Amino acid sequence: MSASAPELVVLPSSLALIPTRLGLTLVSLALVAFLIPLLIRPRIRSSAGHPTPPGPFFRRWYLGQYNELVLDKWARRFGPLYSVWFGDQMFVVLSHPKVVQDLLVENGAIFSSRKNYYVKNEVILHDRAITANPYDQRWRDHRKMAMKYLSEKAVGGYSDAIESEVVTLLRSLYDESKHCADPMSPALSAVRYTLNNMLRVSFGTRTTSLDDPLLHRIQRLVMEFDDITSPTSNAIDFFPFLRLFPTKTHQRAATLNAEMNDQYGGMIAAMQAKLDAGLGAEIPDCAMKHLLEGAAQEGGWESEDVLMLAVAFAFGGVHSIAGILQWFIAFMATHPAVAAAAHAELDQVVGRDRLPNNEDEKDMPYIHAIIKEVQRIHSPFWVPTPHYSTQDFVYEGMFIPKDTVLLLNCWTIHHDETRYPDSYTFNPDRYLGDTLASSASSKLRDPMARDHWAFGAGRRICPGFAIAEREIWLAVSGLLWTYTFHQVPNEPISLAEYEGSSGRTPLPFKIQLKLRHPRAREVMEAHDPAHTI
Ligand code: HEM
Repeated sequence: MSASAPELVVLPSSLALIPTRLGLTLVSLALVAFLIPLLIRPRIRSSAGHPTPPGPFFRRWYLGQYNELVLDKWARRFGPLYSVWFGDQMFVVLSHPKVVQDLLVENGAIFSSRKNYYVKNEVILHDRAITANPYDQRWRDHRKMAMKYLSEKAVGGYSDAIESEVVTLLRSLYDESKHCADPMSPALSAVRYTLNNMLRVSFGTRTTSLDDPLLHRIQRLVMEFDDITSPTSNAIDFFPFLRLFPTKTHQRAATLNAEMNDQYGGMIAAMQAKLDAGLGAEIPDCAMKHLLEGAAQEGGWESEDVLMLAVAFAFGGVHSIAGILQWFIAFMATHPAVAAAAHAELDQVVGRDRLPNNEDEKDMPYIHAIIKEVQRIHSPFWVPTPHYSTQDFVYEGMFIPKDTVLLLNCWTIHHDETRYPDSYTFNPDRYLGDTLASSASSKLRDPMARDHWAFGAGRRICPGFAIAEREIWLAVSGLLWTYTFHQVPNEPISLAEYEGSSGRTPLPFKIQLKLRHPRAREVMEAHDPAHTI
C-alpha cells in the first residue's frame, strides 16, 4: 500500500480527480433519486387510468397555525376537490357542500374511517376513543354507548341541570366583574359552564368554583390535546422514521396520556370503590356509573374503553362550546346593533320576569340566527377530525385511493360568497327564515340549503350535537337576558385572530358587563353558586 502512494501523487491533477468527481456525482444522483420522491407528489392512477385530484406539486409536513387559510388558497387554485401530500399520506380536501354530501354522506360506507394518526391515536388515545377509532365494531360500540347519553331524548333529561349551570355562569360573571364594576375575561367561566355539563353527563358531578383544581387541570389537558393533535401539523405523523428519535411532540403526547389516566382513571376508580362499598345510591345517574355497573362488561369493554369514553366527552364537548360562547360575547360587544335587536326580541317574547327556556327558542328567530352566524363565522374546528377512505373510489373522473385522508374544508365552505354573500361580515340576518335546528339542518338532502358545517358530516358527525345545541341556546339567551356587553376602552377585541391551531377560541379579551334590569340581579342572587347536583 505504502509503495503505491507516491505514484498517485505524480498523476496529473485533473486525472486524479476523475474518480472523486465521478463518485461525488453518483452519490449526488443517488441522493437526489432518494430525496425527490420524498419531496414531490407521486403520480398515481386508477386501474382505468383516472388521475388523483389536482393539487400542490411539493409534499408538506406542516401548514402553520392558520392552516385553514392555506387550504383555502389551494381550494381557490385547484377547485372544490384537490389533493395534497403530507409526507407519505395523501389528503383530499373537500371544499364545496356538494362534494362533501356526495362523498361523506352519500358514500359514508367508504368514507367514514379515521387515519391511525401516531400522536393522537396511538400515543394519546391508545386507539380507543370514539373520535379516533377506525370504522369498525369498536367504533360502533363506542358510538352507540355515547348516543345513549347524548341523544335528543337523553338531553331532555339534563335540561334542569343545564338551566341551573346557566345561572351559575351568569352569577360567576357577575361576581368576577365585582358586580359589573370591573372589566373581566369571560373565558374561565365559559369553560366551567361546559365542563360542568360534561361532568354531569359522564360522572354525575361538577366543579364547585372557578378555583376548583379539577377545572384548571382539565382545561389544561384539553388545550394541550387541541394543540398537539392538529391533523396537518405533526411531521412525526407523516414521516414514520422520525418516531425512532425522541421528539418534544412525542414526549408531550405521552405525558398527556399519563395525565389523562391519572385524572380520569382516578375518578373512575373512586366511583368503582363507592359502588363496591354498596354506596351506589349516592352517585347520580350518569354514563360512568352505568358502564361500571355492568354495561361495559356486557359490551365486552375493557377499563381503558371506559376511560376513553369519558375523555372523548371532555375533549369533544368543553372547548368547542366554550369557544362558541366566547365568540358570541365578543360579537355582542363589537356589534351593539345586533345585541340591541336581540334584546328587543327577548323583551317581547320573554319579558323581564324570568330567564328564557327551551320552549322560547322557536319564538326567537333572531337569537336563533345569531347562534348560527357565530358558528358559521367562527367554527371551533376549521379543520375538523378528518375522515379516511376504506376503498378505492372514482369521483367525477378523479381517483381517490383506499387509505386517503379526507378533510372537510369548513373555512372555504363557510366563506363561499355565493352561499354567504359578504361572508367575512357578521350578519345574523342571513339566517332569518332558517327555523331549523342545526342538527335537523344537517339532515337536509340539499347540501346548499344546510345552515353550516361546524359539526362535521356523514356517519362521524358530532354525536354531541343535541347537547351542544341545548347548552348554547340556554347560555346565549340567558346571557342576553341578563347583560349588555361592552368593549373596554383601549382594549379592542380581535375578531380575526384566535388561539389554538384550528379556530378554537378568541385571543384572551376583557369585556365590561352591565346588568340590563334589576330582576337579573335578583335571579342570580337567589341562586346558590356552589349549587350541587
Ligand atoms: C359547539 C360544539 C361542538 C362542535 C362545533 C363540534 C364539532 C365536531 C366535529 C366537526 C366533529 C367531527 C365530525 C366528523 O368527523 O365529520 C366532532 C366529532 C365528535 N364530537 Fe363534537 N362538537 C361539539 C360538541 C361536542 C360535544 C358536546 C361532545 C360530547 C359530549 C362532542 C363529542 C364529539 C365526539 C365524541 C366526536 C367524534 C365522533 C366520531 O368520530 O364518531 N362534541 N365534533
